[in-house]
Amino acid sequence: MIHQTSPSADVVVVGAGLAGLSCARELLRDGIDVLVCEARTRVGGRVENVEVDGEAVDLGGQFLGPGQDRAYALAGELGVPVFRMYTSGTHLAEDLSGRIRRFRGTVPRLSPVALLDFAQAEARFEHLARTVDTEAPWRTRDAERLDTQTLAGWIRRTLRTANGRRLFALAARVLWACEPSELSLLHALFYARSAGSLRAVMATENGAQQDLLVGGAHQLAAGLADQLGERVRLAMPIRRIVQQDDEVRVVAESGQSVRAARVVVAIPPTLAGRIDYDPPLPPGRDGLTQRLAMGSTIKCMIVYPEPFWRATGLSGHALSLRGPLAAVADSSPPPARRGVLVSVLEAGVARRLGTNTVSERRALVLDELTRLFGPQAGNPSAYLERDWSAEPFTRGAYSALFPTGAWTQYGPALRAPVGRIHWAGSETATRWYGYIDGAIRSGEAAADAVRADRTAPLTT
Ligand SMILES: Cc1cc2nc3c(=O)[nH]c(=O)nc-3n(C[C@H](O)[C@H](O)[C@H](O)COP(=O)(O)OP(=O)(O)OC[C@H]3O[C@@H](n4cnc5c(N)ncnc54)[C@H](O)[C@@H]3O)c2cc1C
Repeated sequence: MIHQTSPSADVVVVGAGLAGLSCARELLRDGIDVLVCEARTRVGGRVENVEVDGEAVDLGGQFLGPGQDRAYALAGELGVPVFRMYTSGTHLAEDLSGRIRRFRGTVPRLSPVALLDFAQAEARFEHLARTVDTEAPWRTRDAERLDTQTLAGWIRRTLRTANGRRLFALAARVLWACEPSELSLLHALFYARSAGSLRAVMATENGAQQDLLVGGAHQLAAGLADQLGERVRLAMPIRRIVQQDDEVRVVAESGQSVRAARVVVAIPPTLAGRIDYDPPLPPGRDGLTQRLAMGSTIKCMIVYPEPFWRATGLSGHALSLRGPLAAVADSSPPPARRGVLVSVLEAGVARRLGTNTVSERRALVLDELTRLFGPQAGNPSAYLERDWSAEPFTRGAYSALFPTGAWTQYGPALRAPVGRIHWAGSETATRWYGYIDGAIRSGEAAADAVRADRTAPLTT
């Protein structure tokens, strides 16, 4: 049922994540009448803060690093200061047998042979990544060959030692929240190249995990939403998009519809694929959204009265081959009154281990932290988690994963407008794909594309 009174806007943006909000803000700055329809009762999508004793804890995206210029610029503009993640002291590495060793730097101490193996594979990966055309990965030299193999197959063929392989696979699990077998090698290379290099995405210092936002990353979304004011409509999931000769109609679950000259769909591809389009989307676009599943992340934030690990010279950072947590880091806000450890549990791993409830997962996480950091780790003042796979308006995290064949068969449909419909979202970014920065860039790029689209005047 369509409501009798259909409001109109020049442009409707679907999704009030950082991509949709950035896009809308750019359009508004140009005097374009814009309306943002957001499914949830909050803005921000994959950035979300909750408060614990008056302090923000990030349950979604939180880190920034060098090269993420649009994210830093937005933080600066909104007056949100950044601080460096605490990395002083030694890190911990747990091997398969549960033996824990200390190390410094990005890569734990393995046998010299395994370390050399890892370093050679990393150099080989970086070399291949430099060949990727980030604007059009399907046009990369050797794209077909790179896109027909999984990252797991490449690891198996490229690394010679069992520990080197395990470490590379661990890095992949941490970076993409999936098994290396789920990922096309071309996608892994593209992802790293879109950030500059694999080193840039893995590293803390000079890498994507270098900085945090004082008061939480959600402030970026809240600040943009403030600027847009009543142009952001919450609790308005869009279910149908109807393109007609002279306008597009965006229909919400409630039946309410909005008329516009253009629509920007700024949601993850798998969710974009759930919208009902009339006329249907071209097969290439539909095929793409059928393939791009999200990673599977349960983000865990463990809050302590103080960062007790620092007193014994530990940085709070740990890697574990034994798992189930692959990596842990210190996310304590300054000044260090409170200690916060951050980790992620792959949703598939949690299920395989039979931990289906928060209290079961809490016990699992605290058990591992106690092995790593000692008995104090078993008594947090708060345990918080967000299972992003269980969020109907995200369906997983951190970002969409391209399986083999998807880039070369369906890649051109990722950003190509379909009539009056444009696409945005971190997954459409050519720099920092899957990151906060990429989301902002994608929103700004979609605003440019809408402005440049001369197929019909913007005024409805
Ligand atoms: C646990 C986790 C950790 C992360 N860590 C980092 C990090 O440290 N650093 C970093 O840079 N990035 C990180 N990321 C990734 C980063 O948060 C995302 O890439 C970015 O926020 C995506 O923004 P977006 O606007 O593209 O999409 P989203 O944030 O997903 O926004 C899409 C919006 O659309 C809404 N929506 C969905 N369907 C509909 C519909 N049908 N109708 C209307 N609205 C709809 C959603 O509710 C949502 O608000 C992390 C993400 C997660 C989840």
